[in-house]
Amino acid sequence: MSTRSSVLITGASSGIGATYAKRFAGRGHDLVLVARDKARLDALAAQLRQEHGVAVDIIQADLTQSRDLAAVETRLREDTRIGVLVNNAGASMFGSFIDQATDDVERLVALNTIALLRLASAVAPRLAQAGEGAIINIGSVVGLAPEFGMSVYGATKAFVQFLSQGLSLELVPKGVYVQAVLPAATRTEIWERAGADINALPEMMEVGELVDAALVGFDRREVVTIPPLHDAVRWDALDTARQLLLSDIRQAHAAERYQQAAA
Ligand SMILES: NC(=O)C1=CN([C@@H]2O[C@H](COP(=O)(O)OP(=O)(O)OC[C@H]3O[C@@H](n4cnc5c(N)ncnc54)[C@H](OP(=O)(O)O)[C@@H]3O)[C@@H](O)[C@H]2O)C=CC1
Ligand SMILES: N[C@@H](C=O)C(=O)O
Repeated sequence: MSTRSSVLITGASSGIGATYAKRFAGRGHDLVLVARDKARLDALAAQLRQEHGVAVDIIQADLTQSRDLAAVETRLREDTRIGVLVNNAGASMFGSFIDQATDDVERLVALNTIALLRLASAVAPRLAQAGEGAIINIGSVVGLAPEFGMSVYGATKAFVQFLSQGLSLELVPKGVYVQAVLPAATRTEIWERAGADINALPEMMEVGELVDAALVGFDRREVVTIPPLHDAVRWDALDTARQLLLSDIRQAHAAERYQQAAA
């Protein structure tokens, strides 16, 4: 049994989540793995127990179903061994907004935002009380890019990024680290699950390279980690411009450009 804190990872049956599981097991952390596919979770758990000698527990859960989500929330609230939450489970959606079924977009929002939010809300008070711990939220560069034409998916990822930055400001003073990870296209099953032909897509990052880079940001306690961004100055400039815009908000009166000419 590891003496390090345990790590709970959602979406751990494949892709980025499964890779985080391998990496944290390699670091000696016990794990709690969450996803719908129990067979894949069981296989990964057995492999990691055997390879790394860590304890691995699984929770089969559909995070769009409130009863399943509540079970994971309860585990996060009550299991004091869990010191790290990796909010990774998510799905993508292509196509135009007017063609997307309302129930489908609601389900996407439920998974990518509500589930992530509720799990962070479940664990954050306990971590803050302990004065230590970490929450890793998996966003996407698509959350920066309405031009990409993935309006609902991108909106969910913009939510993840904003929430992470806000929680970082609130929780770092209480000893809790919050990281937003923003991958770009990464070779996982998300593409086929969303109906895309991965072989028809441009070159993308291998998932191990993505997670290893994200963990470099984690070890550095970086707030927003963007592995595919090769010039970090771009992010710094964007965040500085955002703060300059805010400093120019004078809310008492409408800006001159909106003043009606006197009749
Ligand atoms: N791959 C990429 O290009 C990028 C991915 N991301 C983000 O990375 C995260 C992981 O995705 P990725 O690894 O690529 O994709 P995968 O499809 O490989 O993994 C998604 C994981 O989420 C789980 N999951 C899906 N739906 C549910 C559900 N309803 N309840 C519980 N678990 C669910 C899946 O497990 P199961 O089916 O067993 O439930 C699986 O383990 C997502 O949040 C995605 O938005 C961000 C940017 C780029
Ligand atoms: N999941 C990918 C798009 O569907 C991404 O976030 O880049």
